Order: sequence, then C-alpha cells, then structure tokens
Amino acid sequence: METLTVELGDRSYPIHIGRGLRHASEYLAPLLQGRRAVIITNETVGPLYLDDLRNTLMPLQDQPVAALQLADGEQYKNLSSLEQIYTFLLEQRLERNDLLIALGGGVIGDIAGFAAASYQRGIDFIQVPTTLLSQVDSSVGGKTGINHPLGKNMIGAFHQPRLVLIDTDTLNTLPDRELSAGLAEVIKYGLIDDPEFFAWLEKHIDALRARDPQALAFAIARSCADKARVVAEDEREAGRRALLNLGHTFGHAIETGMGYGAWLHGEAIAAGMMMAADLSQRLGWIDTDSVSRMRDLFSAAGLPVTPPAGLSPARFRDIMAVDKKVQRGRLRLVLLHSIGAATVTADFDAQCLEQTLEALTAA
Ligand SMILES: NC(=O)c1ccc[n+]([C@@H]2O[C@H](COP(=O)([O-])OP(=O)(O)OC[C@H]3O[C@@H](n4cnc5c(N)ncnc54)[C@H](O)[C@@H]3O)[C@@H](O)[C@H]2O)c1
Ligand SMILES: O=C(O)C(=O)C[C@@H](O)[C@H](O)[C@H](O)COP(=O)(O)O
Ligand SMILES: [Zn+2]
Repeated sequence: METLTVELGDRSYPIHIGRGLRHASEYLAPLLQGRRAVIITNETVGPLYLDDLRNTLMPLQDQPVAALQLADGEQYKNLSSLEQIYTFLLEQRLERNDLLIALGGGVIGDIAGFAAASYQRGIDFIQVPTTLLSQVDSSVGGKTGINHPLGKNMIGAFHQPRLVLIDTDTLNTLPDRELSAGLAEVIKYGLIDDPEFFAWLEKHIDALRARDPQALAFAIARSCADKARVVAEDEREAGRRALLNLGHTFGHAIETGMGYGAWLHGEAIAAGMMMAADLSQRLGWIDTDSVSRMRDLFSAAGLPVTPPAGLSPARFRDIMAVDKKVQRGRLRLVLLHSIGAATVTADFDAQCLEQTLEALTAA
C-alpha cells in the first residue's frame, strides 16, 4: 500500500494505492462518521465491483448503500446522465452533508464529480477509479464535467475529491485497448517534465502491457505523484497546470470530430501528442531523434501515432478554436522543447501549424 497526498491546504486529500480494497474501510470510516454515502457507477463496472464496495460501506452506515448504474460510454458523459444523477440523489433524499462515491473510469469520475460539485451547491465526493487512465489521471486534481456536442468537457467545475482509493487489482478485468489508452496519459507525464520516467517507460512498456503488478504499481504511483505536484502548484489552471493538456487540443478535436466514443480519450491524445511533437519539430524545438523515441513508445504501447483519416485541417481548426486554453481569441498550445520539457505558448508560427495539420491529416 502506498499513500500520496495532493497538497491543497485545507482541501488536501490522500491517494491510497494498493492491491485489493482490504484497507478501504479504514480510509472510508473517518469520512462517513454518521454521514451517508451513495455510489454512482455504470452498467459494466457495477456488476464487477459494486458488491465489494457496498460490503465495505455497509458496516459504516446505518442505511442501505444505494447505487445508480449509468449507461456505459463517452457518449453518455452528457447533460442527460447528469440529470439522471440529480434525480437519483433527490429521490434518495441525499443531504448536503452526505457523500457521493464515483466507482468507475474517467467518464463516471468526471460526471459524478460534477454532480457532487453542483448538487445542493456542492457535496463531498470520493473517487474509486477502476481504469488505468482514471487511476493515473482523472481521479486526481478535481477537474469534473461533461461534454457538449461542440466541445469536450465544456461544462464543469473544479471540485476536489476528499479521498482517492486505487485498487490496482481492478485492472485485471480491464480490456487491453483501455489499458493502452491509460498508458497515453502515463507517457504524457514523462514528456511534460519527467524524462527519467519516460526512459523507465521505454524499458518497461512490455511489462506494463503484460500487466506486471510491480511495473503497474510503480507507473501509477509515479504518475499520481507527477500530477499531484502540478495540481498543488496551480489548482485552477492559471498557468503551469495547462501542461497536463499536452496533446489535448488536437486530441479533443479528434474525439469531438469523430463523435464521442469512436476514439478513446487516450488514443486521441496519443495522436495529439504526436501532432504537438510534429509542430514542435517544425518550429525547430524538439529534435528528430526525440520525436522517433515518442513514436516508438506510443506504438509499443498499442496507441495510434497519427490522427484518423476523415478529419480535415479545416475541421481541426474549427474545433480547436473552442479549446479552453484559447485566450482573447488566440489558440495556446502545449509544445515540446525536448522529452521532459513542455511549454504552454501562443507564440508559434501559424504556418507551421497549418503544415502539421496538412501533413498529418493526409498521412
Ligand atoms: N478529470 C480529469 O482530470 C480527466 C483526466 C483524463 C481524462 N478524463 C476523462 O476521462 C474519460 C476517459 O476515462 P477512461 O479512459 O477511464 O474511460 P471510461 O470511463 O469510459 O472507461 C473505459 C471503459 O472501461 C470500462 N471499465 C472501467 N473499469 C473497468 C474495469 N476495472 N474492468 C473492466 N472494464 C472497466 C468502462 O465501463 C468503459 O467501458 C474521458 O471522458 C476524459 O475526458 C478526465
Ligand atoms: O488535470 C488536468 O489539468 C488535465 O488537463 C488532465 C487531462 O488529461 C484531462 O483529459 C482533462 O480532463 C482535460 O481537461 P480540459 O480542461 O482540457 O477539458
Ligand atoms: Zn487527458
């Protein structure tokens, strides 16, 4: 068992990482203390893990542990699912002092987190992430929200969880394609500011794909530590936190343009990071050798390295124009000086961006 802390003053919270949820009741008990918890999950994760979590919670509260199972998929990260959650919470008479628990991947964590941020103007919530992507990224840092047909995560709030409980054994049931998608965010941390981790990933990528428990535990803890550090410095993305968006301006355009769910988030941002690398290279920043290392690692992780056919440069431009990093109408992108040195900037040659879009969408 390993415990990290997201340091945010009186809103600091622990991330517990381990195999099995044996110690879960120890961590949950102090938060419950006469309060009631309900669970939001989905129709895939519920049948796998809801009973375990319920059994852990049952001795800690005097009322039955109610749960809502939403439909599964990125296309359900929308207003209609959010409304389903509000209705459930009201029917359950959940009070302002009660708790909501998100059990599932990033879709459930984001939407349940936003329900917690807005229900009765904000109640506490706990993240129990069950995908690699949610264990290394979405459960940490308090970004919650839903998609809009015109843009990813366009409606939401910053709302930190009170606790993150990561049971790495849940990854045993995760499909290979989803494991690879999670590796995209893991590789992202190496690219942003952790070149040693990037080099470790190059050596251990096969072990990670084979679900070696030690390799996974190390990669999850290192990713959470890297993210927690950035979030602690800049909780609401006034500056440095935007680095966590490496590959996301391109990647979100892929997800929105292809229709939510066609490309997994991790797949889209892997291709997006390669697009950011291509542009960085055209600007004379990152060198060819580093771009090849990136391409090799994403490929070894089972991820795409080019955007999908069928999204034109014009469509990319159109969707990218509503990115949340746009300021006074100017697009800001996360670009790379080298592996481990990312930067957020609006100061790039627009011609080079055009060339990247033309070259890679034609590939
Ligand atoms: N809030 C943030 O900081 C943040 C960070 C990264 C990504 N995200 C968001 O997270 C979402 C992607 O999350 P994701 O990749 O976890 O996708 P997801 O939540 O859709 O989960 C992927 C699939 O795996 C299934 N699943 C979950 N756990 C499982 C398990 N243990 N065994 C078997 N199947 C399981 C799910 O039902 C789903 O079908 C996107 O919406 C993305 O925008 C948010
Ligand atoms: O936590 C962050 O900050 C991130 O940017 C993490 C990203 O991996 C994640 O996909 C996030 O949801 C993107 O946020 P957005 O603000 O670009 O929608
Ligand atoms: Zn992401």
